[in-house]
Amino acid sequence: MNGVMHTLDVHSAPPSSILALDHIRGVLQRLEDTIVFQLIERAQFARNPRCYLPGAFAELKQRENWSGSWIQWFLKETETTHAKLRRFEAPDEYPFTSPELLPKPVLEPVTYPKLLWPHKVNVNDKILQFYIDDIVPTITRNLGEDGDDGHYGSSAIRDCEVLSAMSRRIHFGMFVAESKFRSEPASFIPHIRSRNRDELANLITKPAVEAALLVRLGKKAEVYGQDMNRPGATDEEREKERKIEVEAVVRIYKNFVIPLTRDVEVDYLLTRLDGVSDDEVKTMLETNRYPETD
Ligand SMILES: C=C(O[C@@H]1C=C(C(=O)O)C=C[C@H]1O)C(=O)O
Repeated sequence: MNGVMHTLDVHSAPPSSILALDHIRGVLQRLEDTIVFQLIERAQFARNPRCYLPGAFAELKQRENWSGSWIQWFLKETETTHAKLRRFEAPDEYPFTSPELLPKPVLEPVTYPKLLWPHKVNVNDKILQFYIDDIVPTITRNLGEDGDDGHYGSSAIRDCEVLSAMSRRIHFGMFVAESKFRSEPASFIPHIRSRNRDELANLITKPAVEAALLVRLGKKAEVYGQDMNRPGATDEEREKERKIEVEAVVRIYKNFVIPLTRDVEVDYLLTRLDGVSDDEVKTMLETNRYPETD
């Protein structure tokens, strides 16, 4: 069964098919499933506010010389291992940890096709802050300011899963932007040159796609979030055992995931002509075609 991959099939498909907008949107749709399921997994634990406060665990300072928060330490530890496996060489993977704290891969570099233009876009700081300030309080039960369930490892593992999936989804906006740029470069070039964020945002925004996404996402949250393990339960009983609120999931996408994805698209487009020769730009302007290389 060849369901839509939720990773980039960069090793066996040419850039032109990888960057086909339908293919990219298919990956985004599959990431909806991952994100909803990972949010449900995190929601089974208490808020555990200490995990997000820098310095809240004295042991981290004493034994790890780490003065940041538990979650940032756990992200560093996790991403350290993943960096050794070349995870962050992939064009669709961006670390939360500062690159200077991450080791080099232990394996030889992977040769990826030239899909994205060189860029420095990374919005994980915004993702982490919103996750701590808004998402965790929304999806977890509050056991009071100091109340927690003590499951610091289990909840941190789920935090990492949600954050990684959300980061992949939002940074995938760069593949969307590259695809849109290649399909009509002449539309984008004047606004990239004039640094016009609003006009670039107007070009990349597709309200119908967003509206359909939110309806689809609500249905997924409705089904995935209900308690299916109560045969014979009434709808009312199932609702009492709901694992995650549908409107919470929809709101997270509507108010954060989609807007930040759009911002990432614009951030990426603003650097898209860096290093492109005047002749190449002139040709793209005249032909409105991107010089496909594969
Ligand atoms: C991702 C795209 O670009 C924009 C962002 C979207 C999103 O974050 O879901 C959806 C449509 C567009 O407004 C796209 O066109 O598919």
